[in-house]
Amino acid sequence: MTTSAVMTEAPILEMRDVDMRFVLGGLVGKRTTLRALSGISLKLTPGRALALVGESGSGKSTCARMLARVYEPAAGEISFRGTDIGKLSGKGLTDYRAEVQMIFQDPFGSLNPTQTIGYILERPLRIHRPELSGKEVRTESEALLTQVGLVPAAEYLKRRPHELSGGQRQRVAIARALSVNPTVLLADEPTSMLDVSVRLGILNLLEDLKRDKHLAALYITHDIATARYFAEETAVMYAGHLVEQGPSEAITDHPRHPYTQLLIAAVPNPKNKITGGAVRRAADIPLWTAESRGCPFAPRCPRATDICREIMPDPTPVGDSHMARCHHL
Ligand SMILES: Nc1ncnc2c1ncn2[C@@H]1O[C@H](COP(=O)(O)OP(=O)(O)OP(=O)(O)O)[C@@H](O)[C@H]1O
Repeated sequence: MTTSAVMTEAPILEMRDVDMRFVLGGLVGKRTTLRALSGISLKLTPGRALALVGESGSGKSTCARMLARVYEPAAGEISFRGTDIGKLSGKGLTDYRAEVQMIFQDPFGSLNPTQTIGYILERPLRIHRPELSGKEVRTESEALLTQVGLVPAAEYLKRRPHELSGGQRQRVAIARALSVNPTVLLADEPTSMLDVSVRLGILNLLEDLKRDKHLAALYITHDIATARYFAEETAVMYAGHLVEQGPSEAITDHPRHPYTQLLIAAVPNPKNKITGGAVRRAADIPLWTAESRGCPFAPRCPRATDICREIMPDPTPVGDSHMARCHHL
């Protein structure tokens, strides 16, 4: 596919200017409204992946949950094939929940330990594809396991999650997500709880599925290096704000926002003796409340001046389909 063809393909799932708030405290403590997301706009396009990168607490999982319609936006709109998902109900909502599938970081927590892999895969098939006979359900379950690299599939159908390795369990979770023929995958740190040695295998599998099934994928990660490997586009989040977004190569080769530069500097590099020291604990991320103003990164930013503490800059184009929000680009 040519670049221009990729650029013109319509997004299937889109967030426009979405805000999300959580009320914290109450009873004895003071109530505070946390602005978990501020004006987030994201587009997911068939056959392409968008990586959402940032430290713990930056709002990545909240974005995924909003796309899965777990939470309603406080402002803005989320649309699927042009329809506001907030307006879906009945069959429309059931279909949406099948089309947009989530994969979680803990493959053990997301699989019922008392059920066999066969049962885990058969259940969604029976619910969402009632036309299949018992034999067809079994054939389909085996095909799903083969697709995710668990062969011989018939062997795996009999096993339970605790009899599998972490990587194999994540493959089962991916097979279950595929069983209902989704068009969108929301993968929330799908490799972070796995051994380093099997992470690449899972990313390769997701890459194959994205390409072969023309899936639109959201890939949530702390690790900006793997973002480039799997996702065509990267969006960087800090305290509920998007601070930089663009082609993954441009973001990693020429990061423009000081926060993105910090994340890149923290990527372990075998050539350097000191690695991964630049990013401090997530506790450094400010709680963004109704009273907060300016750029949330200002307290940590080496370039910050007075204006940064007062005004959050609008997105500024810094390259082809590449934007950053900083007063000092
Ligand atoms: N249900 C909730 N109630 C109150 N606050 C919440 C809730 N869910 C998330 N938050 C807060 O919203 C902010 C964003 O959280 P979120 O889990 O989206 O971040 P994240 O970037 O996904 O972090 P992690 O990588 O640790 O999962 C955090 O300050 C978190 O404490």
